[in-house]
Amino acid sequence: MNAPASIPETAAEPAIRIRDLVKRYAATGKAPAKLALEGVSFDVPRGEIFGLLGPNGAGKSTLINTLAGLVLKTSGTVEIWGHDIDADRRNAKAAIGIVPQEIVFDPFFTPIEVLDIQAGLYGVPKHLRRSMELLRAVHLADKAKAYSRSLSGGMKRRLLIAKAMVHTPPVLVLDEPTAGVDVELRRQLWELVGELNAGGVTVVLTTHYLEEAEQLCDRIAIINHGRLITNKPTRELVGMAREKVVVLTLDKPLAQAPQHPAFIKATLNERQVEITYDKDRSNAGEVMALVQAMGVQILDVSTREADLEDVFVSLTAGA
Ligand SMILES: Nc1ncnc2c1ncn2[C@@H]1O[C@H](COP(=O)(O)OP(=O)(O)OP(=O)(O)O)[C@@H](O)[C@H]1O
Repeated sequence: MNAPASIPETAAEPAIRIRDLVKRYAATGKAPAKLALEGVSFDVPRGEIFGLLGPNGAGKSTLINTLAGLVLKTSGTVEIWGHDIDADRRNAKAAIGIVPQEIVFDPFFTPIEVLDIQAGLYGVPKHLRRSMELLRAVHLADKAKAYSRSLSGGMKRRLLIAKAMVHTPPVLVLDEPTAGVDVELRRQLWELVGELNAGGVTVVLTTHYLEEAEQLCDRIAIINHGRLITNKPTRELVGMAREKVVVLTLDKPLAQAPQHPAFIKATLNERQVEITYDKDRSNAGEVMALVQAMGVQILDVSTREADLEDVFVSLTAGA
């Protein structure tokens, strides 16, 4: 499946640009008002697979639904493929395909009909429709004329992806594509996402699973309580997740920095020593014992980057 020919191969402009995005849901009945997005800014680079991670209620769906035009933002700006969603809604909408979390089809239509109808809704002229090509791309060509209700859960999810692509958008957004999906099917969906991306489509997906984001995504942003906590290339983020920093205050300065194969960095500053270590290979107890063995007393201990780790813990706990 190829992106439209008009898309330049290397464009500095991001696929999606979000600035100071705020969403406040108004109070309804007994539910109080809720600030779901508190000023989020980031770019999704063109051509990448971008993962948006966050625990339940973090604001992921609010963000995706804002892109989809289903949620009206309170303030901030959003551009999709260079088109502002307020000033240039038509082009912004044409540039994005959204795969929703829930599976919704009329069970009496066949996959080919589902795609033809969707193409009609998007005003794709008949001679430009690619329904069969799309079914082949999602490995459903042999089910073109089966009733949608007879498809397995995995097939239905693949059909949803094809449905989101009928107007050949350069950006595809998947809202938790693998929630509640078994391991084998998850793998199939990952492969399909990889194939679409290799064909030139920029992919944004939300997930609770750190592992999924690690496997698939070039870049990961983490959102929690409506705020962006981090946004980094996957390799960098995974590296950071392995690092832990411990700061020890001692009764007297050390003559030399402590050494251990698991230490990434150790810096001395008068009576303080700051040690960055690989938490898969060491732990705070071992670090402290090693320092004490150098003939000093530890008066105080603190650790850094616990916030990021907390987020990781809460994410991986859900997985
Ligand atoms: N229509 C609404 N009215 C009021 N509050 C809402 C509405 N939709 C979402 N919220 C609240 O906004 C916050 C963010 O919700 P959102 O659905 O965006 O989170 P999420 O990260 O997508 O979570 P999940 O992974 O469970 O889908 C939550 O506290 C939620 O209760």
